[in-house]
Amino acid sequence: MTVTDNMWHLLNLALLFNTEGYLFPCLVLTTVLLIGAISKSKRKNDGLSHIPVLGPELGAKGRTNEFRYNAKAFLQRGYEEFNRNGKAFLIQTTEGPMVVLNSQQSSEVGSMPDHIVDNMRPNGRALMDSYTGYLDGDAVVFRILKTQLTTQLGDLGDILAAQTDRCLISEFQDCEDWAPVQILGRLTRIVAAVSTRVFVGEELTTDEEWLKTTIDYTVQLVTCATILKHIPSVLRPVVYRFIPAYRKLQGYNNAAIRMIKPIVQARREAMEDAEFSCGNDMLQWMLNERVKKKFHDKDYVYLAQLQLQLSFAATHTTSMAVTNMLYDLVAWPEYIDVLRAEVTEQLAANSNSFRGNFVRNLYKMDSFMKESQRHNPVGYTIMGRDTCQDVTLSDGLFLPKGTFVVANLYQITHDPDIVQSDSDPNSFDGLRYYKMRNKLLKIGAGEKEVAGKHQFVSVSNSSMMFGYGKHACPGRFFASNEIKIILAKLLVAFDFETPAGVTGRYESSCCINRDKRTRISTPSSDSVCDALSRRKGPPESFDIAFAVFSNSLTAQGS
Ligand code: HEM
Repeated sequence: MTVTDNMWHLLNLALLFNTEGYLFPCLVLTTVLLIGAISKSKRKNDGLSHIPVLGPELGAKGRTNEFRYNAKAFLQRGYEEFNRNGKAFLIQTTEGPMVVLNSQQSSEVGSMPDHIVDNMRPNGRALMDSYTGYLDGDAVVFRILKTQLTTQLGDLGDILAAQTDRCLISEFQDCEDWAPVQILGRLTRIVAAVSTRVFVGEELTTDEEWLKTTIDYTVQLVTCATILKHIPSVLRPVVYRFIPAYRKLQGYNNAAIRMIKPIVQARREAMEDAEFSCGNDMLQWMLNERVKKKFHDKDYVYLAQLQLQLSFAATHTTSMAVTNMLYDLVAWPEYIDVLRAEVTEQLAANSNSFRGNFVRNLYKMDSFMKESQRHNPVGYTIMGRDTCQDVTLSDGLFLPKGTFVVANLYQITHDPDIVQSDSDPNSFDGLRYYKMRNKLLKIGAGEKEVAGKHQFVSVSNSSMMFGYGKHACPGRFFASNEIKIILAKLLVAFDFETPAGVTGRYESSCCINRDKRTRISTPSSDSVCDALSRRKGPPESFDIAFAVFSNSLTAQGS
């Protein structure tokens, strides 16, 4: 928000207070706010005058608006003018200046240790953590995600598959014959329930209140943070409590604590038994850690908050990714049979089990997923970091302490010089990464060398959809397995196409928060995000038509 915007707010406030007869306090407050706004705006631009500003002819307000309402094109212009020539550029956002880096600079920053660049503050700031209470960055959770969860994914295959079956039966029971459905909401519920199985265990997978809590928590968190950003910073400590989304957040916090408490207590009692064999879910792994460190009292409060943190990171990111993959499948239906054949073949080779190497061997699906994600990332920019000290990059770019930097993700991942594949990166080639992988194998690279390259979960300076470096998404291995199992089940059990009269690919179900400081997107709240799965067909149309393909869903086993 600019100083002029602030003044306009304050003027309105003054008039409002005046009508109530509080002119003097209002004038004092106005003066304080103006001083705060002016000094804040000056301080925030310090030390960056050596970095070129994108769109100097637009004026400060014009530039902020261009970024707010036309971000993709504006970032593309910046890429062509500066990033492609090895330079960074500056964009003014509602929350201050942001330095946009090219691929080389981003990977260098992404590899720096935490005492030099901080990834928590940008997230916390974006989500207004001091008001919303958002808890970011629990090192134990990150470690468990990277170790226990990731190493057990092969064993969890059939458990996830059975949970997916149960969800598909309940979510698509109306799809006996071709039936139009709106897919995002249903996939979000499926992802929430399947993730719940792994995050908390069986108990809450069918609990409607838990599913609503974990799904809507993210929506209200982003709504609350977005509203707060439109309120002058000095007023925020007073008004945040009156924002309806804040009250809902408090309700969800309390509900999560209430629902987790009996489960934690029952597990604690069971753990007293010497015969107790540890369950395979995040809650149990967290409890084991807490016991090791002898934490007991009110553990459930902390564990409930961690569950909300997990669902924030995992639910909508994954459900929007699967939605985009289905949008791509119906837009390029030639891939439906290719992927279905691969699933059928691999299931037959794996005795119809989803365990072990089944998921790993779905190479064509993996490639399709990565291509879909490249075209529909969680944001046009990614990897927000604050510098904690003065930093000079290897190309000489000086970033003073306190600079907010991001990677120009969409442009980097669409630059032919960086992607280096045989087909144009601006086209959709579902087998792009499959072919790149095979090419490596053909020129004699070993399986081991190829394993980490061109896969959905691989991160590199040409592939930063999950971030890069130490803080690259630790849940991506789980997300990859979960998505593959959901897609495999959908392909085997259903057929899908765009409803009659709809042409072209739906607009992305990737919600880009307008000021780009939020890497997380929110479905089902048009007031928060403006780019959410807008359909190209008539308003009453549905986004995907579904039909039962074969009767292969069984809700057996767990
Ligand atoms: C398709 C789904 C997903 C996408 C696109 C996604 C994307 C991202 C991105 C872009 C980041 C920031 C990386 C960086 O700044 O370098 C991130 C961080 C994170 N993600 Fe994911 N994510 C997904 C699924 C998940 C899942 C399923 C989980 C948990 C099981 C998870 C847990 C996390 C956590 C804990 C972080 C913070 C890591 C840190 O600060 O060190 N994500 N994710």
